[in-house]
Amino acid sequence: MADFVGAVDQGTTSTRFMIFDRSGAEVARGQVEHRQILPRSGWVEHDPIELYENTRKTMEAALASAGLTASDLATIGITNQRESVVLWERATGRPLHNVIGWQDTRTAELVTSIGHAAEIREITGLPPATYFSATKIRWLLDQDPSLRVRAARGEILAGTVDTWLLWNLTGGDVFATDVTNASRTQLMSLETLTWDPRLLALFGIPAEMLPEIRSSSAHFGTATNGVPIEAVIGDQQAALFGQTCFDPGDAKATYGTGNFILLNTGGTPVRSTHGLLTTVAYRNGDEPPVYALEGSIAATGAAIQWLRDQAGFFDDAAQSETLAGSVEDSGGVVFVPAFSGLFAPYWRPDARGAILGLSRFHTAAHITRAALEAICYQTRDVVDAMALDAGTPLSKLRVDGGITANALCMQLQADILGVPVIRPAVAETTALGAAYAAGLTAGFWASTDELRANWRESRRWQTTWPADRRDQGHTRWKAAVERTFGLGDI
Ligand SMILES: Nc1ncnc2c1ncn2[C@@H]1O[C@H](COP(=O)(O)OP(=O)(O)O)[C@@H](O)[C@H]1O
Ligand SMILES: O=P(O)(O)OC[C@H](O)CO
Repeated sequence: MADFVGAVDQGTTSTRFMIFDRSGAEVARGQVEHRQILPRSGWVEHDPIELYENTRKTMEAALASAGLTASDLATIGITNQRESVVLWERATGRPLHNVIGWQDTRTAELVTSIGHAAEIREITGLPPATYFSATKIRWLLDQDPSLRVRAARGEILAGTVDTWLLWNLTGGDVFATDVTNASRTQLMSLETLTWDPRLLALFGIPAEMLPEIRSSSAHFGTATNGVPIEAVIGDQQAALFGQTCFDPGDAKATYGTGNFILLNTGGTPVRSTHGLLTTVAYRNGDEPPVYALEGSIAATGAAIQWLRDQAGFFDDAAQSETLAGSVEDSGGVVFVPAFSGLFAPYWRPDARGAILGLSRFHTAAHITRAALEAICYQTRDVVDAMALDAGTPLSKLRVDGGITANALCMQLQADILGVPVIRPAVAETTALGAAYAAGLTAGFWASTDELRANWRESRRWQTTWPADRRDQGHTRWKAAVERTFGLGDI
């Protein structure tokens, strides 16, 4: 068997291809950012062709940088930004529209008019929100009445980004998704793990346009370069897998464009009463599915990106650390980056971003520090909700993702949470999780126990703030959050 496993990680801001060895260590990577297409306030799109081309390019770049060829890969897994939707023609493979991204809020009115909140939540574990795929597909179908007719004939296909990449990587051979991605469409029943006819009728989406749902670790087909594709798993679930959170009670937080905190709840879907989502964590082959509670935060790194691209405070996200570190604190400034409304635990589509508490004294450094604090306070909101749902507080938090390179932010996180924050040796746990899931199918790794043995701690941040400072900061944060409600135009 070949010595390496590859993973496509198609994220919100960039696409990576990563190659790992048997110990789970990174051997090579290719990475490229793609365009954020922002045609109107609240709309977020990506070019599907660009995403596929970047997938191929980064795969070739990673293989070349390691002096390897496709035949050195035993298998590959695909992991992806979830919920975002593509429609394309079966006959030509031509996309009909840009990808509508998970952060896109254009369907706010549709969400309200469709209603049936309790039923949707009961079947899917998700509250009605613009975040999920169902209303995005509905919106696309509503643009042209002939599309629904063609979709019902199976001529127009709808998929999340995994399905789009799988279709293209296999030369149009495989039209499938996995349970984790399907669980974020708001069209799949959490219990039966199939498309739910009541929801399809409610959202007006023909079943004929949707892919087959498979386990996350499963045979998905063969890429045109000859490598088997043996896992498809949504990026946040992949990070849980890569962090080897295989036992109920294990949790991780991934820091990227948004933050996503997942808690493994074992074989039973646990219903949240504190604003969290119930979702499928993963399913290995024919084993029963494993479920998770999830706190999804729409904008964390997005605030750093906004300071970089829109406000022009710095040229590179990493410089946020030096700038924020040049002041002792935020000087009372609070930045609530509610660009797409607020997700967990608030679910307020009517919220919009605000920077509060400014005087002439404040500088770019204070605002940047407030942006880092916002990442940490939003995470605390979710961790608090999780403790209430699970009945026990977390004793530590395993972290990963782009922002964990920012040591100041991770120190603030330990201070604001009051528990240690621990980063593993491989911070790219999303790609690693997809590689692990594929490697299990291929028999490259024998069991989840073998994967667990690969996990290594690289750095730990301990709390330095006294509890009253932490709580006062959090109270001020929550007061600022309330001020952002109703600022959106819906
Ligand atoms: N050193 C850093 N400090 C603060 N934010 C960062 C840093 N590096 C990256 N980011 C932010 O993290 C996000 C990218 O992280 P990544 O894990 O690649 O995200 P995604 O998977 O969402 O594309 C961007 O929003 C960027 O602004
Ligand atoms: O691509 P990321 O890392 O920003 O993750 C996006 C999430 O999957 C959205 O639910």
